[in-house]
Amino acid sequence: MEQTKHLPLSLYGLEAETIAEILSLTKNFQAKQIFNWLVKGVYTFEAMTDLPKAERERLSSLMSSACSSSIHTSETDESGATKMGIRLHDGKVVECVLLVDKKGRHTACLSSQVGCAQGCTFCRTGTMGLFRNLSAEEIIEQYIHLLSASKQPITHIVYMGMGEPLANIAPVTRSIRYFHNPKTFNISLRRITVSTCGVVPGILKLAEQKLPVKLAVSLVSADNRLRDRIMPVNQTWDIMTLKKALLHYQRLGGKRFTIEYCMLGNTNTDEISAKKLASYVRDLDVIVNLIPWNPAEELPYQTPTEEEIDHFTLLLDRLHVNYTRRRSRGREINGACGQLAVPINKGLDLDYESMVDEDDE
Ligand SMILES: C[S@@+](CC[C@H](N)C(=O)[O-])C[C@H]1O[C@@H](n2cnc3c(N)ncnc32)[C@H](O)[C@@H]1O
Ligand code: SF4
Repeated sequence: MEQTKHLPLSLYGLEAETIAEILSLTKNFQAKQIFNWLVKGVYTFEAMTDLPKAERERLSSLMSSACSSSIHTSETDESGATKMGIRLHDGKVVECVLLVDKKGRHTACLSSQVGCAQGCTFCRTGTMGLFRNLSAEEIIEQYIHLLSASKQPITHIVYMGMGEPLANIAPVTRSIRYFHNPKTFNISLRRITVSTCGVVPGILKLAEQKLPVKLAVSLVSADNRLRDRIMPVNQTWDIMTLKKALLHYQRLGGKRFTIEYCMLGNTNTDEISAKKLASYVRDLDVIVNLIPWNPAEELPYQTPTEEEIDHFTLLLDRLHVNYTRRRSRGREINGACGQLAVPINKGLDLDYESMVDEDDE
């Protein structure tokens, strides 16, 4: 085998010039050819048929694949939602989901960490604890694997998989810049959503980066005492500290964002909760996204009944709250929101859902 420079685990996330240098390519246009294959989802050198055979063989002997991960499991349900378990180079598995809706939007829901340190008590991923952060390459590769299964181009990206994206902000923003790059996927920043449980320094950092992606903030309760109990992040950055950061974010970027409100049966759907929510969002330019809790049998919550949801939305109507009600997709393949936890990592079950708002373009 040829003696080489230090090779990375993945070529994803790299510019053609860097690829040329890493692979000691003598012809610069070959780096461009490799780059073009990579963004088409082709990552074995043998399949890069416009490279000379001898070069393909040389490259295969250097790196078995340009991709550090592989598809471990893949399931598709009747709605066309595909959930994949992606095996990382160290054997850990993360999940990502491709969701297809009636408007033809193909949304990739990506993970940013293996597990999550935030410990929200209603979220299955939160029960896993944090195993590790994902690199930008590992985030991009989830998209590539989903693209390989998709018959259509992917139009939207949401960072709503496993983990807290703003607790792993550098790789997350690197991956966003890659997806947005006109030479790769040219995905508009308005079609990329970063969801956070309320990591305030991350929100402020994102605001500074002038990367006008959509922000989704998982509030779940506008009551400090309840939020302290169900979302430990609130003990560090309470709802008023969070609100100040959101106002700052809004002042700098001027973008409307969403407040995610996971509806927990008999917990945050009463009149007082509605009033607190209404008062919290009054001076924010925001849409509240209502998500009925997706069940995870080991967690001590229940999905609200249809009557409970209707009653809560009626209260919000009366209080003039701007909201949408999200429909869960992907439940049949355990692909709904907050139900992700990978058995291979810790003996748990998986799950997911659609994350694109009904009113999104
Ligand atoms: C899994 S989190 C990942 C992104 C980020 N960590 C966050 O909390 O926003 C994505 C969304 O799922 C919601 N969620 C978590 N567990 C849920 C469940 N069991 N049912 C419905 N939504 C859930 C969260 O409130 C959040 O809005
Ligand atoms: S809701 Fe988000 S922040 Fe909370 S535990 Fe789940 S993944 Fe982590």
